[in-house]
Amino acid sequence: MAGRLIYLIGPSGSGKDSLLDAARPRLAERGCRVVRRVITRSAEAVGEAAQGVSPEQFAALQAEGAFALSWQANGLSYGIPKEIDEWLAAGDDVLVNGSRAHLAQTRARYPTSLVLLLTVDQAVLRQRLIARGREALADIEARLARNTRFTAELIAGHGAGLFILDNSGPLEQTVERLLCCLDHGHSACA
Ligand SMILES: Nc1ncnc2c1ncn2[C@@H]1O[C@H](COP(=O)(O)OP(=O)(O)O)[C@@H](O)[C@H]1O
Ligand SMILES: O=P(O)(O)OC[C@H]1O[C@H](OP(=O)(O)OP(=O)(O)O)[C@H](O)[C@@H]1O
Repeated sequence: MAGRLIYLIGPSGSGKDSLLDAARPRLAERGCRVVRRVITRSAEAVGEAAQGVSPEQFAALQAEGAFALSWQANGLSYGIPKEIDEWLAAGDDVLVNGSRAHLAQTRARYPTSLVLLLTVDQAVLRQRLIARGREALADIEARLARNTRFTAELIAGHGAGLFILDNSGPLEQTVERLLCCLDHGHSACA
């Protein structure tokens, strides 16, 4: 049986990378693979979660069909390696750190995907982005503005089949809810 594509989305700073890092061993125990993304971000700013490439390298990979999904956001290009199709065909679940703006295209290609929206209270989000210290303040403001536009639209437009995971509290609690959702379905894990 084919595996499930699990598409984790949420605002910049909502905790997608932290959640995936914290849940990684327990996801592996369940046979769920976490995709390593290809990103045009400098190698120092990516780690286990991503491979950094130059814009030219990204364009070459895209031209040779290396990506199952790809998008641009926040001045960066992101690619999801096409190996995920082999993993899914082999029956493995595959978890992707995705883009809200690319949700419709992802659903078109993977109609049975499970979509998880990570949310955080906006004031908490601002504090976390500032504390993370990865972007300049102007970039943080741009990300917060992008978030305000998106979240309401998303919930209105994709309510059914969009599972909300709130990460305003402790990360461990969100990890437990994520695993509960995968094991038992969202309604069992409020
Ligand atoms: N539940 C949480 N409680 C406190 N801080 C958190 C929590 N989740 C994430 N963070 C912190 O918030 C910042 C943004 O998280 P990150 O995982 O980089 O988000 P994203 O990948 O969605 O942009 C990081 O500094 C991270 O340590
Ligand atoms: O359409 P959006 O939902 O806004 O998403 C745009 C991109 O931003 C996030 O990536 P990235 O890891 O670069 O940013 P983050 O670490 O700040 O979340 C997310 O994973 C997408 O790749």
